[in-house]
Amino acid sequence: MATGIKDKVAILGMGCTRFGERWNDGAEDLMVEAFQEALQDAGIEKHEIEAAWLGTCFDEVNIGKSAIPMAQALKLPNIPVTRVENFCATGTEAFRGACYAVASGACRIALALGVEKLKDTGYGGLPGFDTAMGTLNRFILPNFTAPGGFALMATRYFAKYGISPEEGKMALAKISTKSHRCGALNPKAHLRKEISPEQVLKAPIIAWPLGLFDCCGVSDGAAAAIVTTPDVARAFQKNPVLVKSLQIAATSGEEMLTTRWDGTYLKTTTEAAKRAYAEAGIAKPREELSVLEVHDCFSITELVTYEDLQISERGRAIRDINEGFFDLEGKIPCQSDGGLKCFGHPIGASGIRMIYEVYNQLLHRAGPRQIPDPRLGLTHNLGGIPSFSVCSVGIFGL
Ligand SMILES: CC(=O)SCCNC(=O)CCNC(=O)[C@H](O)C(C)(C)COP(=O)(O)OP(=O)(O)OC[C@H]1O[C@@H](n2cnc3c(N)ncnc32)[C@H](O)[C@@H]1OP(=O)(O)O
Repeated sequence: MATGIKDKVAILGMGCTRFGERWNDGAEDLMVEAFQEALQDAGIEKHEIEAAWLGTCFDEVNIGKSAIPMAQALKLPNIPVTRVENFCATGTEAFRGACYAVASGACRIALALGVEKLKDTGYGGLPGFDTAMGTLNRFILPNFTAPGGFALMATRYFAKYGISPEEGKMALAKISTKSHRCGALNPKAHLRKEISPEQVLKAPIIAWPLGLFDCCGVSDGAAAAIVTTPDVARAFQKNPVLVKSLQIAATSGEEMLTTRWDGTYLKTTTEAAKRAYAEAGIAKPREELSVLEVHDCFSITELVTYEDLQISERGRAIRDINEGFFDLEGKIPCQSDGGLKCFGHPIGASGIRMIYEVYNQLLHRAGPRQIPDPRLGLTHNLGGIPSFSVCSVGIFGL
């Protein structure tokens, strides 16, 4: 029976660029910026890194099919470099490669870096994915848009649980308001203004019931992590952040082929979470977790994820939202850095950006966003469309 990677890998250092419209910076500039911060944070020399993973999704526009541009940009000394891509779980996938290498004993110190220059792709929610997503969207789902797909999730959720449009839209507005409040406190976020639920409700509709403020932005960014064994890490810090679990689940496709799936949950998230909790030894996530960074590409995605992660009971997430359970001062703050809502979603970077926030929270380095005494943090990514997805869950603690 597999024993998993719990407590076999520690985070030695992390870095994250400011996310936003970085028109004047190339992908290489963003990689160097995130890497330099991580290297400085780790307190090691570059030549101590023995292997590196690069996560990036739209290779055609950004940096090509290999990890060679990263090796060149960071001037890595002929070590193995590997490029990975796994939809929105791309950053986490790169991090997983580095962690598995350390956990297996194949290397002592490894680097994971995620980057995306999304603005350069011309990518946007409304016109569909046809500028960058290739054959699937151009020929098989030509009229599909991400906001449209997730809007259906919202209408199905409202219908299933008997929620009026007013009640449902107000709950979603509160999710975005909460995230914008945190993003406004974060100098690395892209969209840094506080908003009110009323502004969310009055904003232009993107795909009903989702309006402008229910959507994540479109941004450029990069984030990096240097990982090692707990023993090596303890030579640098007394209480390093340890990886408790990393799980990824890909769809079997059954949701696309059956009428039994009602669109109000994601089996890939529930499966990845189930395995992650088992690997980390978590029995009661609602009681044991201290902070969450979930894949809030749209406000409804965040709501459904509360339930898929077994934090909120099925059909009861709105009650938790109304009680402030996920607010910065709540029982389990969610998106304390502002989330995809305020960072946008430069695909390769997002997963590691989430880990960066949990890492800083656990080390009490989150400044005005710091939550008191965090013990365990969870990150979650959802790639693809609701019926065709890959989801990752990571758990981190001291
Ligand atoms: C599984 C998945 O992860 S799927 C997710 C994939 N990602 C997406 O689909 C991205 C979704 N978001 C979008 O496509 C875009 O942000 C949209 C369509 C919602 C808005 O785009 P546009 O209308 O082109 O906005 P544009 O870039 O022109 O900005 C207009 C204003 O709105 C603001 N803005 C743009 N997007 C957002 C947003 N999501 N939230 C808040 N404000 C926004 C801009 O800052 C700008 O403000 P300003 O006038 O004060 O400068």
